[in-house]
Amino acid sequence: MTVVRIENLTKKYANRRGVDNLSFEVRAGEVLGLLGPNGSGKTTAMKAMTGLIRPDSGRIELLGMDPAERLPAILERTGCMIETPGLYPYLTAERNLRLTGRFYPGFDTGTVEDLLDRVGLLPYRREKVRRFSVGMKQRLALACALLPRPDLLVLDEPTNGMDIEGTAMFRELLLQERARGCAVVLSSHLAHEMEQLCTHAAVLREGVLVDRASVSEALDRYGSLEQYYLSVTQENGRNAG
Ligand SMILES: Nc1ncnc2c1ncn2[C@@H]1O[C@H](COP(=O)(O)OP(=O)(O)OP(=O)(O)O)[C@@H](O)[C@H]1O
Repeated sequence: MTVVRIENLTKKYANRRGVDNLSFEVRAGEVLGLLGPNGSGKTTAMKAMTGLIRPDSGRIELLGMDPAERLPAILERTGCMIETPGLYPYLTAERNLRLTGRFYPGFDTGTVEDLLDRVGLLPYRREKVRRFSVGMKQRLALACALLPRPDLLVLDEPTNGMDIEGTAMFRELLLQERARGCAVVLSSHLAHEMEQLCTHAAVLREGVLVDRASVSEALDRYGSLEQYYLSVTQENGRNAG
């Protein structure tokens, strides 16, 4: 089942940067890794997908629905981590999760403790989030994203600021979500991490999708995702220059 269908998506800011004519699909159980240098349009693509910014043109279909018409129904089944986590600093970790849960119909408060445990925050559940480190906030934001038992996850550099245990925990959780059939769009600058997590990769450069491949194809041909990415971007840079 196709969960994400993006066709000719264009979003240009006033400075003419953004994304240009982007098309990709993600099916249930697939993890698409968006790779690209700083400013290549990964966050813009994710924001446009999830209704945080309005695209200029193109077609977006998520979970078989059009976000322009049915965004709330889509967000009920979607977990997002995009830029700064939207947490309440003066509330505890537990309270943050319970409040987030209210957005989801059928939310079971019994899952809060389990999620805090899965992201390694159970010992800190009664602490206020303003006292959390960057990595602890990322862990809590991940728990919020997993709360609806999502069919779609959109994760922009989710392991930023996470320690080694946190990164390993994230990998385990993401692989479990993938095995459960969740579709994932993920960005990270860590090629090794992407290699372990993604089924597919798409390379962006200056807002344009310059190449995409299944990770197994990329590994067969280039030996590593890092080498695939470097080869594709260098070749594209030569062609553009
Ligand atoms: N609100 C905005 N107003 C104007 N330009 C913007 C805005 N947000 C992003 N841009 C520009 O759009 C381009 C794409 O930015 P985007 O944040 O999508 O890149 P990215 O690939 O996510 O980068 P990074 O790897 O650094 O997170 C950049 O050139 C950026 O300067």
